[in-house]
Amino acid sequence: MTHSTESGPGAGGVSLAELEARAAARRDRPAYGHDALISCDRLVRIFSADGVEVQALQGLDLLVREGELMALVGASGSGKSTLMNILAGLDEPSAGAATVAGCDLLAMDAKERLRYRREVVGFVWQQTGRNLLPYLTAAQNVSLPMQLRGGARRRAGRAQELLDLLGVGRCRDRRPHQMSGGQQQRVALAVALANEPAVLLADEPTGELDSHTAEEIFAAFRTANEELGTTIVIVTHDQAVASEVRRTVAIRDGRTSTEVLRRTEVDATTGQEAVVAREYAMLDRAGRLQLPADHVAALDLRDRVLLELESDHLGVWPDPEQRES
Ligand SMILES: Nc1ncnc2c1ncn2[C@@H]1O[C@H](COP(=O)(O)OP(=O)(O)OP(=O)(O)O)[C@@H](O)[C@H]1O
Repeated sequence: MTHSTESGPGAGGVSLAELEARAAARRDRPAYGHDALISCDRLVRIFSADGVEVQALQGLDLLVREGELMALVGASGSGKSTLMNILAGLDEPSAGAATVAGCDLLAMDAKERLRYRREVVGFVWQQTGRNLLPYLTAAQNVSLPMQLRGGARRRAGRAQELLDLLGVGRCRDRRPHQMSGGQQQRVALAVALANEPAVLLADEPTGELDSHTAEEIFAAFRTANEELGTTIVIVTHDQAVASEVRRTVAIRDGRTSTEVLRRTEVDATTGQEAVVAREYAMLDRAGRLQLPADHVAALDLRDRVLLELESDHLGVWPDPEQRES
């Protein structure tokens, strides 16, 4: 039996020293999502109903940095609400890993889960009726989460501050039925922000509103992000909302498929600012890539495709044999 020496060649002609150096480099590489506030790592959620299994999330990866305001989009049934319910601490994934602000969503007991929902995340749902208690005024609705948390310092003052910040200070003594849908959603946002959550989740917050009101609501989310520094994830079908954020992530078949990043560029000659949007496909750590559906259709890509590695890019071609057959 032979042993490779410290500096001699090991299996495949690689020296032990080299293997050790590679292992050390892998060890020192930061872990996936180490600097993210929200980290979803190969999340899977399987629902079983009447003996039929539905894979709502199929190994979804998502990282969100602290202070981001981002949108999640996707066709109906793609898994957006499933993901939001998991991030909100209302549902648990079947497999994978998910952490939000240092909380491991798969390892929380009932008590920790309750604290998580009260203090770490805030949520705004599409149905205005789900966000506010109908028999409480706006100010009482905002104060309630602070009372439930205990230590109600600054309670009265903070409720008013939040309502003022979001442009609904005048509604403080009104009950939900005495407010418009837009005012109710802004109060709902104040309720969600009451306990200074690290993350705010919103599922179609503008879904039931006309476009002008939707714009006002989105402006209130932006204010919360800019003034309070809250990290915000909004699920939306609203193209206007999706195109106003810096980052829009698309979910397809339970996985993140594409991302649009927008940045402001200044024209060197005219000095005019313009927003430039760029679409990226997401490569998971197993090397899987979802090609955009329109790209696939345009080249009639099916089953087998031909890949060619160039020095700075990868080419994808339809299989010539399939074309001929
Ligand atoms: N509790 C459940 N039991 C069984 N199947 C479910 C359950 N919740 C969701 N699903 C299924 O999981 C898949 C993803 O659903 P999900 O509600 O997350 O999609 P979505 O992208 O939010 O859709 P929409 O935009 O219509 O709300 C769908 O096929 C749905 O039917």
